[in-house]
Amino acid sequence: HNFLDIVKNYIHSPGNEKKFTSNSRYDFIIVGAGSSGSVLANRLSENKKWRILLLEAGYMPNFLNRIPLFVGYFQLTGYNWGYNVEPQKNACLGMVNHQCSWPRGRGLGGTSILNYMIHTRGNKFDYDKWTSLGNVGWSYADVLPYFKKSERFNVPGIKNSSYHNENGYLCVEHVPYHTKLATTFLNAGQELGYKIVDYNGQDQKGFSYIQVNMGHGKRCTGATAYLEQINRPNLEIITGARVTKILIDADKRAYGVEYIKDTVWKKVICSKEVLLSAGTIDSAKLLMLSGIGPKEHLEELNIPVIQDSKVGYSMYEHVGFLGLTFMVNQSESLLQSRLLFDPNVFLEYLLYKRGPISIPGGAEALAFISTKYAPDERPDVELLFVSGSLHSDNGQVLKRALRLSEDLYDTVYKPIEEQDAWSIWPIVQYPRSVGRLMLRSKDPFEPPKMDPNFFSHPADIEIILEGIKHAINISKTKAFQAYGSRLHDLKIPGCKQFEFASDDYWRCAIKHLPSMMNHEIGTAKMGARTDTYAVVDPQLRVYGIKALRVVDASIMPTMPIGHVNAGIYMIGEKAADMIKESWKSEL
Ligand SMILES: Cc1cc2nc3c(=O)[nH]c(=O)nc-3n(C[C@H](O)[C@H](O)[C@H](O)COP(=O)(O)OP(=O)(O)OC[C@H]3O[C@@H](n4cnc5c(N)ncnc54)[C@H](O)[C@@H]3O)c2cc1C
Repeated sequence: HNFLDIVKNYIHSPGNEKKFTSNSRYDFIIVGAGSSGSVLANRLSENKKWRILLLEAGYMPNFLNRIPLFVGYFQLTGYNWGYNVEPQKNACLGMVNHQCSWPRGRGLGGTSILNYMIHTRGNKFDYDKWTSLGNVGWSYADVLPYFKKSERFNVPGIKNSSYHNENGYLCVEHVPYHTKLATTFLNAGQELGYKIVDYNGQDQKGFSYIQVNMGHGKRCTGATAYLEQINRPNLEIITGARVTKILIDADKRAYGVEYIKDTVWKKVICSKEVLLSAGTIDSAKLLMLSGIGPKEHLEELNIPVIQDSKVGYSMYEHVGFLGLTFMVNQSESLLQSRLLFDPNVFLEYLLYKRGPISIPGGAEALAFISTKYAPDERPDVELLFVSGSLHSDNGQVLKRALRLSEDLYDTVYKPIEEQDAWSIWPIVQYPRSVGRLMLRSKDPFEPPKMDPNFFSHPADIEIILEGIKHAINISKTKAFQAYGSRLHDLKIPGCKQFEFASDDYWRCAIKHLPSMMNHEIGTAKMGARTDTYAVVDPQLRVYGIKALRVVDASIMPTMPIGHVNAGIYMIGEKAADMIKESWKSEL
């Protein structure tokens, strides 16, 4: 044992008798200062009479976190919980041990400190569907005011639209710099007959530069937006505080939580509600550790069952394909070595917060399109445009963050290091494969078991395959041919038996190199009382338990189209209003 092991054992040893200290009273306790928890803490502390406690396991990230180009690096630090999915049968075959990583942010701001900042609200039919499933109050007309309330919108040309607002906390802007390749992507879209759209406005379908959570070239997180800008004596934030259990009394009422900070165990009590915002993985885990979950599963682990509930079921993720690389004959893509050795690039960012360093890890533009499989008018594929590829950092960050196997990287990507290329990630928008999250043991320090069952439904692969075909058509436009765009055709090891670019080759390639979008949702699904899989009601109250709500991505009953974070801020804003309404006699 080295010293760290000893410290770890001391903290984590389940045999250690817990000696609890301190015990102040709050009105509300919020667990997790991520995208949703930050909103809740801000909005609830607007009421000066309430005392709010926000507990966060991680710490405040340093200033480097705000530099968009470095987004990938933070996944390799302690600001990531470092989760991996269970070994997959049909996916992640090109990753070490067939396990894709599932990064989650640990720190003030939560996963919004690791994410690519892409701000998309989803399609209006997504929310109308939530209502039709029995979630009264969640139609598009109901949620639009909260999307607007959250944002400080500053995109020239779309600013005065009735879909946007300039006075919220969360910055929404365009990246202040675009490569010529990103502009070419938009031109290619128009050449193919698509419109350039504000995908957060009237029409989602079409092409656009990404709208991002960035203010003047710097990342905005849940914490920088909602916590840093306020200073209220009635809001207490404790970092480095890891919650291990929700305290629930004999009347099935949540009255506090148990947490550990600096090896000291604490219990803290509140008079009104416990609000879980620990994210799709950790909120579900905390519910189960506290006795709320599937009866047999909890009994197997000797956890006393307080409420039998389908926690951990209905877990969905957006998956796409990482391996579509197009080589170009001009020096226009983002190559890490070129950027790192160009002092002008640094100076431009330092002085003006502009230039290539303001691009979030190469993601620049996107398109929402419908393939022949789309069952309704919602787009069923997103094409995410990246002005680089998996080799553009010479294997230093992405390869490790994504757990790419040495064999795959060395065969397909090493030979093109230092060469210019762009890529498109085609992403299936309403995935059919459904996963499940379970506890591995009753030890709160052990990561849960996450099996997303990727591609267990064959439609997901077929839709991505259609997306690949659309992406290849884009590369053949006049706009992209001006750069001599050409598909990189080194075969993925494991797919060598198939003819390159045949449908079967792509099916095999998708299974080897899926892109995780890290949009996992649904483990504490919201639904009507008649929905046996629902964990929370449309007011986000946990069925069967009093004074406990879940307010984060885990309550989403179906996947919104695009990226999920804008929807999570919306959930935080809406939940805060619902909570204020519940306690309005006190306001
Ligand atoms: C690499 C990556 C890229 C992404 N890119 C995008 C993107 O471009 N656009 C987009 O819309 N979405 C993106 N996402 C997803 C999006 O950022 C997340 O879905 C969103 O931030 C989740 O918000 P949340 O409030 O549900 O949870 P989180 O933000 O994860 O917050 C949970 C918080 O709870 C804390 N916590 C957990 N357990 C405990 C405990 N036991 N005790 C105390 N605190 C605890 C965590 O440390 C964390 O701070 C990306 C995600 C990743 C990982």
